Amino acid sequence: MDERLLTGTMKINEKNHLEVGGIDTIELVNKYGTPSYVYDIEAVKQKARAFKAVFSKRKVKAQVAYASKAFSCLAIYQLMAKEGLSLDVVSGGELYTAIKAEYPSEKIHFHGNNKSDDEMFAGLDYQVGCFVVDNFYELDRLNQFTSERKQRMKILIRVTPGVEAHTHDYISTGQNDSKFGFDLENGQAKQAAILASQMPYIDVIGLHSHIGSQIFELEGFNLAINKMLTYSKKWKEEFGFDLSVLNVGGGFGIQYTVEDEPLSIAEYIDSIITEVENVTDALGLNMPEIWIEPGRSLVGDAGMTLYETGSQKSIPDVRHYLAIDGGMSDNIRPALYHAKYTGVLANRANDQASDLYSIAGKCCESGDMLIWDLPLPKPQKKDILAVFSTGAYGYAMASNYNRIPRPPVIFVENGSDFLAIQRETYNDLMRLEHSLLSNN
Ligand SMILES: Cc1ncc(COP(=O)(O)O)c(C=O)c1O
Ligand SMILES: N[C@H](CCC[C@H](N)C(=O)O)C(=O)O
Repeated sequence: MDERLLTGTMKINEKNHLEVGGIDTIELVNKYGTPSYVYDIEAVKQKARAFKAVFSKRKVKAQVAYASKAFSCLAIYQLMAKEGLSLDVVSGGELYTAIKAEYPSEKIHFHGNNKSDDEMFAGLDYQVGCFVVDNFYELDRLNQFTSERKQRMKILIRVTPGVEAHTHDYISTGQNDSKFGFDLENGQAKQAAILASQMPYIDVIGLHSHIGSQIFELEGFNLAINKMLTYSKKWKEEFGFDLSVLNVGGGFGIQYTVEDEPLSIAEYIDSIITEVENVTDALGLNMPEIWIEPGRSLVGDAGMTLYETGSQKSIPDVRHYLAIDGGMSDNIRPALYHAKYTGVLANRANDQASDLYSIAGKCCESGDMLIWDLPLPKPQKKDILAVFSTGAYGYAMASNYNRIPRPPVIFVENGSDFLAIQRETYNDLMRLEHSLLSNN
């Protein structure tokens, strides 16, 4: 197999099996079954530390917040808390999970473009570190609720900086025509900043932008930084706006296939720091704290999915289909974004490929194809296919389409495995249902 796909602690062992976290993936399959998500915890920790290390080396005050929409559960929150990261939550559910995980409340940043009253109350009750305010409706209610409670709350104003990241349309958020945030160019962001500065219990600490996801270029971040700092300078002169925090969001790209060539964590962050330093210098502004929100780049390539292979269909002169025991229910990304993945037979990792196989999911949907034209050795009965880089937006976006229970999530590290989330059962699927038959 292509060695470039062996990231983190992955290796091929003497049995020709794929190993991760010091454990043979075939042993994991024997213990937990398939499909299963497996996370290389050492790799996650190294990434968390790599982000923090750049800021400390450059002596820049910072917060690295895990964008937990990428993969949210108690254990990953507890791991991130232990690594000293902050946490970005976007819903009552993510906040509730964070509370149950005993995440330090002041490190939680509460996002969301349509927070309900109850969600806002939960954020206020738990005294989260800040609200990232997205729109006037939220700002107005936050003013009302904080005033009624006489409770102070810090906010960042989320702006759309008018920057289009070179990524899939559905994962591009910083352009002007976006459902997120206040527009900088048409004056709405300024209006929000003025209004918020007059609210008695609201402390505006800075600006936030997130330009998109799976970004490989630095240009978009630089443009967003420039815009936000330039407007901050104008607002400072016009109405005394004080920018202590500049949050540039997440979006740092990762390797899904060998065609992806992301920058290193250090390259992304070094460039962001340099741009903020240069522009603040040029504008005569104080250096703000820099906050970032990586999701995918913390957990994406640290995760893989193990499937068992099943039926095959060969159409002469067209293609071979090889089906696995999961699909779009555990990984919607190929169907939703045409996302590309790659994989290897974990039980015969270094066997020579003999042909191309297109990996079909088991859902009742023609679009349920995980990988097109994957070079593989001739599949045998019940081979194990490992699909790489499924750690972000895999479990998080999983569904029960076709009543397929969600797979378990297993953390592996230093030869030990830990069941972070157990496999759903058919009964779990019916837990919230009521039967029409009285004796049922
Ligand atoms: C506001 C915000 N911050 C951070 C992220 C994380 O993005 P990524 O996982 O690409 O780092 C997202 C997108 O998911 C987002 O919308
Ligand atoms: N919230 C992110 C996109 C998440 C994309 C994610 N769902 C994926 O699977 O790539 C954004 O607005 O940039």
